[in-house]
Amino acid sequence: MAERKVRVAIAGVGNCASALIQGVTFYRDADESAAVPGLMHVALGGYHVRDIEFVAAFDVVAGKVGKDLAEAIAAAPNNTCRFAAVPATGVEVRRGPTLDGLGRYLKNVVTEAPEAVDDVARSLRDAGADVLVCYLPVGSQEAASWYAEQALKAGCGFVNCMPVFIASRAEWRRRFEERRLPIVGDDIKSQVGATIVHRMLANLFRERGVRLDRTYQLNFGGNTDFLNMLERDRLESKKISKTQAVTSQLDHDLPAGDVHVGPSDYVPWLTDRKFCHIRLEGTAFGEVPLTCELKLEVWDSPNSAGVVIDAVRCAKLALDRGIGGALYGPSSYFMKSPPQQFTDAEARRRTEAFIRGEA
Ligand SMILES: O=P(O)(O)OC[C@H]1O[C@@H](O)[C@H](O)[C@@H](O)[C@@H]1O
Repeated sequence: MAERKVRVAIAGVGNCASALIQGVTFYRDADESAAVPGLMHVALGGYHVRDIEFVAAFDVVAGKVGKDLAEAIAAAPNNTCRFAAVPATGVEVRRGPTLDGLGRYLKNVVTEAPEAVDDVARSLRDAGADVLVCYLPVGSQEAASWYAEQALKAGCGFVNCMPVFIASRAEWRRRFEERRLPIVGDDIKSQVGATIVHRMLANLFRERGVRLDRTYQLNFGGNTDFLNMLERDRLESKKISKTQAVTSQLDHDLPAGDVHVGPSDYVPWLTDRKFCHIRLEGTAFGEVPLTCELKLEVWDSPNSAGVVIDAVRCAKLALDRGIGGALYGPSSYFMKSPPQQFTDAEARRRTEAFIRGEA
């Protein structure tokens, strides 16, 4: 049988890309017959983790552009943990256009690469990329849309890990559908991260008859995501995405003033760790009050890579099957702002059905 590979291109070689690329090395020999910590699927639709290959990468930062991808993932300001020694990939990071990709705070900590901007669509085609993963910083509305256009031009699928609404917009979905190219988006939902935990608890309240009256989710961390988000103007779509991910699980409206979900501060010494505080206040039996409060501590980027490793394989399965447009099941399971929201249990059921080829 011919070798089956998932040829992945990366836009934005930050911590999230680092964790994903390290993960493919780390899980290379993972045993398909066992439950492996950190993975939801060792093999997915016939693709093992080791079948993921990185074939192209784009960034704007000096120290990353022009370097082998294996070296670029360790360059500043990346600061996630190192859990695998990635051998040279033979893929040189190319210069993407900056557009609105660098906010005020990021500009203070990076220097833009002097190289000329690459013909990205052409590089994607030449590399034979199956899927382009969009890992741009929050607030890069123009740049994310530009990369989605390049995927369409080059004829590859698109996995949108950041909160710019592409898969969740009918017009974009139609364009990917017409080109018979899959899109999974928008805004990655981590493996056991702030969003899925908050959604699960909101669901639990609803299913058990406790009315959720007020809730918050406060997040802070020390990676460039949190640094970038100090610029409140870049946050609008992120806040919408994170809030809807939670309120979509309720069967009643919460007044805007009673729900607060968002990034809250930047604490440099946390590096790529993210701390999340969630509080839910509800009305229980006898109309007595009920309160739930929790703290979650994660390494942010590995937590999201554990989901992207499945999202790219689902996109590849769709390509194999000639399916274009948004993948509704996988998008709802893997992303905070999919075209259609379900409970996470239902999203998982739909994703597994998709993988089996039933949807
Ligand atoms: O933990 P959550 O709420 O699922 O969010 C996860 C992800 O959200 C994305 O928007 C961030 O850029 C990622 O760094 C992060 O891992």
